[in-house]
Amino acid sequence: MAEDVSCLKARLVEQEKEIVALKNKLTELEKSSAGGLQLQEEVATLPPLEPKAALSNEDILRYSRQLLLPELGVRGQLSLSQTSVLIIGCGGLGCPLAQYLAAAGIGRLGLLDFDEVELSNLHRQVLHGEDSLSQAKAQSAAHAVRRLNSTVELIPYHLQLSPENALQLIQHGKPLISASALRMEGQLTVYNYRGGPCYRCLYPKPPPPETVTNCSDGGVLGVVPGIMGCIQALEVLKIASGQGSSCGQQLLMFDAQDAKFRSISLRPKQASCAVCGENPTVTHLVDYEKFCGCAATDKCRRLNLLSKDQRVTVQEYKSIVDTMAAHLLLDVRPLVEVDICHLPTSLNIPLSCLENRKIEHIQLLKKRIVLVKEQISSDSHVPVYVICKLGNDSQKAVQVLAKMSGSEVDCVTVKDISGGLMAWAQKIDPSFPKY
Ligand SMILES: Nc1ncnc2c1ncn2[C@@H]1O[C@H](COP(=O)(O)OP(=O)(O)OP(=O)(O)O)[C@@H](O)[C@H]1O
Ligand SMILES: [Zn+2]
Repeated sequence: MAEDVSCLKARLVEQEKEIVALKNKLTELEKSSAGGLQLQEEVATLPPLEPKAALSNEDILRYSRQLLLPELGVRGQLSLSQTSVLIIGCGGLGCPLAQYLAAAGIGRLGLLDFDEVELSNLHRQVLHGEDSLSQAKAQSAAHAVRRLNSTVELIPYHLQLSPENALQLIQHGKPLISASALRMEGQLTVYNYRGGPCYRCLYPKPPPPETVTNCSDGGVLGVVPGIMGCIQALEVLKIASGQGSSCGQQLLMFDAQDAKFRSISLRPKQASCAVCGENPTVTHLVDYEKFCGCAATDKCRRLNLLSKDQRVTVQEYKSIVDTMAAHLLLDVRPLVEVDICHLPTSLNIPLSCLENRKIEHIQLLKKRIVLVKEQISSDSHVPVYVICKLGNDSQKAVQVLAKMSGSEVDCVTVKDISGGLMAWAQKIDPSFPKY
């Protein structure tokens, strides 16, 4: 009897060891290939989705709460399983969108993103977690979505959507359920849908590149893209299940501050549209970056507005600080950003105040220049170095100050610090916060 007990105990210990080893192996496998989800580095040719004649018992149970909706029903559910959706960007919008489409039983989901998960993404890109930092976003998203619904076919693409691959990925004539979110506002429209306008009908010309803001410049409350991504999912599901969308010629606007939605009618499809009009002139994809004058992604958007002699590197500025050469450091970021971090000696005047020639700010600038001049007790000009987060706004500020020079403000030498505070944090002071 005693022997039996000790024998069983020994066997149990052995088997427990084996279980631990198997678990470790599984985790490793899941980590290396997201457990069989092959990350695509180029466009894959995919077979059409297999038609599904009926729902399985498991399908019926899984989707029962939505099957009960007369607007969806079995027919709608089968249509969802026949639909393939490409999600461009697994970010703040793409994460909730992918999550709800997979949960609802879309047949195939392409998840496309060229980027990797960063810590500053997690507050809004809710499919990714701390354990997926530095992983390809497409893979991390696919991994999370598969845990939710393993019956959805997932194709993660570690790619940037570009004129070279767009037509391979998306054939002509597909509806585009487009949304955006910035700060406390969101917008949504469905383009190219049931005779409605295409993107080019509404925006024949791109805006000037320097007027375009993104989340890393403007900030965003994570829940705002969350809400817009969910509405995108709603419109996709309505279109895919045959109910149809009413956003085809509508712009839905969400004001998170006032908790209000508004919808305005957009102009219809234009006969003169260069893409879908009567005499289209755009018959193949153009060089989008050239057309817009800026990159197709919002990563590392760098303006180049100044000549070389109007700019210094962070290393050059560091040696100015080290030699204690008299100068004025002007930080042109908005106050919220200065509150996050700033260099100790800087004077803060936001770019918008310089552009609008705000009198109290111009006075302040003048006063500080005089103060530095008094300290060096010389009549020579005080050089002004302008800094911002990434070195884009600071260039605009240099241009504004150059126009004021002499007449309004005594600043003859005004230079931009290339790459701004983020270059300072990266190359000069690693203890300076990045944001
Ligand atoms: N042309 C593109 N091809 C593929 N993915 C893209 C393209 N443009 C943008 N994306 C991806 O779309 C997502 C947009 O999401 P979101 O704006 O929330 O994040 P972000 O650009 O990483 O934000 P931040 O600007 O704060 O770093 C990002 O993951 C980005 O990598
Ligand atoms: Zn058009």
